[in-house]
Amino acid sequence: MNSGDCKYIWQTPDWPNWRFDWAALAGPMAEVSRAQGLLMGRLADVGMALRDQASLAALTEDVVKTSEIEGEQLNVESVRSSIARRLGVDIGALAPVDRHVEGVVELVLDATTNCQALATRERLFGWHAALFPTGYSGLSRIKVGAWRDDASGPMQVVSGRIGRQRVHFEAPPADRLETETSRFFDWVNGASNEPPLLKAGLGHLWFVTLHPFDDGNGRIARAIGDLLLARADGSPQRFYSLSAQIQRERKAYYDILEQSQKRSLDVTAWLAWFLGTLHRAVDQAQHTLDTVLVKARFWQRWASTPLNQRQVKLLNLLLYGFAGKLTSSKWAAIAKCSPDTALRDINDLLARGVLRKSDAGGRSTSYQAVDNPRSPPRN
Ligand SMILES: Nc1ncnc2c1ncn2[C@@H]1O[C@H](COP(=O)(O)OP(=O)(O)OP(=O)(O)O)[C@@H](O)[C@H]1O
Repeated sequence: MNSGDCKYIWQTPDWPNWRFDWAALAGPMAEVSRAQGLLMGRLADVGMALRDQASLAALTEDVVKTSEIEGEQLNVESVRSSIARRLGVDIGALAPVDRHVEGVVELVLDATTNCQALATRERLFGWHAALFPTGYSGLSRIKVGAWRDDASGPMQVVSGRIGRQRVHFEAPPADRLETETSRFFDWVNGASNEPPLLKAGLGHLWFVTLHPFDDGNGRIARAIGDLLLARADGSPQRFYSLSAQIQRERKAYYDILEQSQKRSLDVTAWLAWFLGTLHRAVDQAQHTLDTVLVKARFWQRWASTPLNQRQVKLLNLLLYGFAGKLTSSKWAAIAKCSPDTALRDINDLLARGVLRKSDAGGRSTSYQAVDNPRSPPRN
C-alpha cells in the first residue's frame, strides 16, 4: 500500500516510525520543565506531611477525572480514602470504598508508584481486569484481561446516534495485536532517543492507536502516559494530574487525537498539544498546593478548638472550594442532620470565629470558613 492510500497511521508503510520537529518542540519542552522545577522547588520547602497531602490531592483528581472523561462520576471522598489508605496518608476518617473505585485507584497507583517496573502484557491485563471487575462495560459483556478479538467487527471509535454515527478512527485488526503490542512494550521498556517528556506523549498516542482492548483504552493510555511521566520526573510521587487537565480540555483532546491518527506519522502537533496540556496541568497543581497550604494553616489555627464530626466535615468541604453557597439547609442535607442541629453547629462556629457570614448577597444567608482561599482578605 502506498502512503496516499492509507487512512490511518497504523496502515502507513513506515509505521511506527514516529516523526516530529525537534526544534519546534524544544521551547515548549523547556517551559514545561521550568514550570515543573518551580512546583518542585515550592514542594521541597513545605515538608513531607504537606507534600503527601499535595500528592494525595493530585492523585485523587487524576483518578476522578480520568473516569469522568469516560462519563463516569466517581465519589471523590471514596477515591481520596482509597488512595490515602494505600499510600498510608492520614486523612482522619476514611469514607467507604466500593470495588469499582478500588479498581481505578489500583490502576493509577500501580502505573505511577511502580513506574520503574516493566510494562508488560500481563500487567496491562491486570489493569484492565481492575477496571472492569464485573466483566461488563455498562450492559455489554466484554473480554476482560485479554486483547479484543473483533468478533463483532473492527474496533472503531464512533460518535452519534445509531443510524447517524460518525467513525472517527478505526484501530488495527485484532490479529495484529500480539505483534503490535510486543513492539510497543519493547519501546516503552527500552532506552529511547526521544526526550522522556516526548516519550510520555508518544506512549499515550501509540497505545490509543492500537486500541487493543474492548473498552478502557483511553484510561489505560492515560495510565501509560502517567507511568512514562513518572519515569521522566524520576519520582513515583505525583503532584500534578494530566488526566484532570485532559478532562478540562477533552474536546480539543479528541480533535487532536483524531487528526493525529490519520495519514501522517509526523506527530509534532500532537506532541505540542501534549506539552501545552502538561504545562497547564503543572500550573493547576500550584493552585492545588495553595489549597493544601491554606487548609493546613486553617487546621493549625483551630487545632485546639473542640469540633464535632459534622463541623469538621463541612469545614473541610468549604476549604476544598465548595461549589456554590453553603446555606444552613445545605449544611443539614450534607451533614444528614435536622435544620435545628445545622443552625446550632453553624452558630457555634460563628461564635468561635471559625466561620463567618458570606458577604455575597442573596435571599438566604451563606457561610465561609475564615481563611478560605476564596474569601476576600479581612481588614
Ligand atoms: N474522535 C476521536 N478520534 C480518535 N480517538 C478518539 C476520539 N475520541 C476518543 N478517542 C480515543 O478513544 C478513547 C476511548 O476509548 P475507550 O472507550 O476504549 O476507552 P475508555 O477508557 O473506556 O474511554 P474514555 O477515554 O472516554 O475514558 C478516548 O479516550 C480517546 O483516547
